[in-house]
Amino acid sequence: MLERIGSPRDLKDLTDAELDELAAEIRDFLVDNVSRTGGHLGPNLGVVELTIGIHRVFDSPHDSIVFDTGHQSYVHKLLTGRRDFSNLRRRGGLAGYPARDESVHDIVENSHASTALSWAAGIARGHTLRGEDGRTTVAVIGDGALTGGMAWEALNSLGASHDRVVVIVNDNGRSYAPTIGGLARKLDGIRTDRRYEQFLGWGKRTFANRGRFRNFAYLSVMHGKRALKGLLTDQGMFADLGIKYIGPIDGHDQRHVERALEQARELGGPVLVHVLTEKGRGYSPAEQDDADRFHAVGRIHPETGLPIEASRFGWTSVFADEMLAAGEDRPDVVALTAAMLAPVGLQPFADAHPDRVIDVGIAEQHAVTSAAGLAYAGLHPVVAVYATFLNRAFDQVLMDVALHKAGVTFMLDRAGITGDDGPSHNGMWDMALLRHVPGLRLAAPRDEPTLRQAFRDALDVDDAPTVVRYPKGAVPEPLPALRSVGDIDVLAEHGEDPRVVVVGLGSMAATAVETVGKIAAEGISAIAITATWAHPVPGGLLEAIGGAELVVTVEDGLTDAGLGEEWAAYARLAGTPAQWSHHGVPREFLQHATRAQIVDDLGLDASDLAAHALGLITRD
Ligand SMILES: Cc1ncc(C[n+]2csc(CCOP(=O)(O)OP(=O)(O)O)c2C)c(N)n1
Ligand SMILES: CC(=O)[C@@H](O)[C@H](O)COP(=O)(O)O
Ligand SMILES: [Mg+2]
Repeated sequence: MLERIGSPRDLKDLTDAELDELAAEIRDFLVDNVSRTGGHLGPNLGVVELTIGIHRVFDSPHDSIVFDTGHQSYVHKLLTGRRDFSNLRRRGGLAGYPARDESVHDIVENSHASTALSWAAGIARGHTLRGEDGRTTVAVIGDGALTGGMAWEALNSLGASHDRVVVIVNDNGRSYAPTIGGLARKLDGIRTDRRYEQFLGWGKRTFANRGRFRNFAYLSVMHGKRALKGLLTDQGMFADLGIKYIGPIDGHDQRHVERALEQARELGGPVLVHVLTEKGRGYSPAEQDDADRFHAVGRIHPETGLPIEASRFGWTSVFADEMLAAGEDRPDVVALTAAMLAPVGLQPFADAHPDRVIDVGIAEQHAVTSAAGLAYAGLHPVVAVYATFLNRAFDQVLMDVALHKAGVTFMLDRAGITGDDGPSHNGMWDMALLRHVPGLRLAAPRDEPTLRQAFRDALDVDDAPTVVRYPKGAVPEPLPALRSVGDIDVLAEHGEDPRVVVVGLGSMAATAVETVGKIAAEGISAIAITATWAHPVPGGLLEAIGGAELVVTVEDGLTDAGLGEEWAAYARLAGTPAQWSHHGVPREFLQHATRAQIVDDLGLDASDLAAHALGLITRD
């Protein structure tokens, strides 16, 4: 059946039986393919009927369809003609999120949650202002993403508009773990209050074989059901905002879904359709997974769902262990997460100290400012987020934490090039952004011992924000310092009075050591240095550089606005004569590929860096 679907139009004439067959085939396809490549298996298994329904009721790309976060768009890709998932999230293959260069049906490439309703509000207003009144804008947003503040900014605005927007809340009750907070409770109440559905069922059964009288009675009950729904299921929340509400709908009942979407389309807008789905639906290993229903998996055995590759998250585990220890020693330490308790490594701490972990939902801005409040109240908050997601909370770091000299520790996981998770997931902006925050100290540890120590040091800073950033994946072998000059660690040295100094920050420290080895092999004296606390400029830098001719910096962050630039400016002001050559990530959006491929493309490996340095040094 799937092979018959070359475009969404091919869906329109399928029979009920063919639709059920198609849904089953799509689920088999997802398990078979994503188990081989890794990806967001659980979220996509939960939106099969919903996505089919969207593409049967609406007419993409005439109608604009937007996916919030976009991790649940694999089915959309399948139904819009893309079948080759063999290289999903890998170079040359499909992106893990919508991608405009893949399809005219793809609109939002940003994988940062809670933006879809704002996109939809803008697109719909655009259609209205251009007189394109027949075009509907559809936004699919998960219950987790709906906990993000931007979503409510958009709902507030939509409530005052008359634009043709259909908001579909894909409510599976989970982000990774069950969604938290008052909104989740409200949705849960609607989701689980079966009185309305039972009454509806009674109505249908009672008037099923309708005679004339019964027909009249049935229609009066059904037309009155909106009032009943308001009475029985307390769904006024959205209607009070000026947004019509349809639901709750069984998101796995194809006909029910399509009837609701047709009703929404006819209503014009804005209207919200509340769809109840199950993350991981139809794949028992995911359905039985209490952790996160296979939200984001590596390669797995399709039969069992068991991972094929070892755990991918070494740095995270080191932080998890250190945080657990801190929880014992420091009763003032509390943790905040933005709906990613396990992925950032806070689960062990949460198990030991459940009252000292605050999950704010997908609400990083709220997390940061409430951390400033916690610090004011005498605690030491640890905000654990992926580096890229802190971008949206820059103002809160600046004006709530730093302005008030609040002792808040930020643990930035997935810092630097992450690679396969797409352009908006690379954590490449934090050092360039955060170095402008007055009073902020930033550490880029190079290995397990320096990560542990940096975290402990950070907990002792109670009058300023501290940031500890570390990459995705396995932790490298420990890189002990041969000696230290102030706060600078010398990791390798070849020859006296080095002509070349290579600075490797954080995850690039090992690269610096390898680079100076290659330079020395060409008869040029060289040393490799780093500093765990890399911002502000560490003491001892000028002494470490000495009279070198060339300083090469390499960092897992922006090249032209990163810490290498900051160190160079400091040295130049001090009058050191060295030439500086900076290497990092260019100020552009990196398309999905493996981290290794991107590092190689950017010339951030030791061979390229050594060749670059040797090209700048005059040979005797
Ligand atoms: C700003 C931001 N914070 C965190 C994340 C990480 N993240 C990706 S998906 C997800 C859970 C989304 O839950 P929901 O919106 O309910 O979608 P579902 O996976 O349940 O379909 C999270 C927290 C993100 N993408 N963006
Ligand atoms: C969509 C999203 O933002 C997360 O699911 C993210 O893709 C997880 O990344 P990791 O796999 O690195 O934990
Ligand atoms: Mg969800």
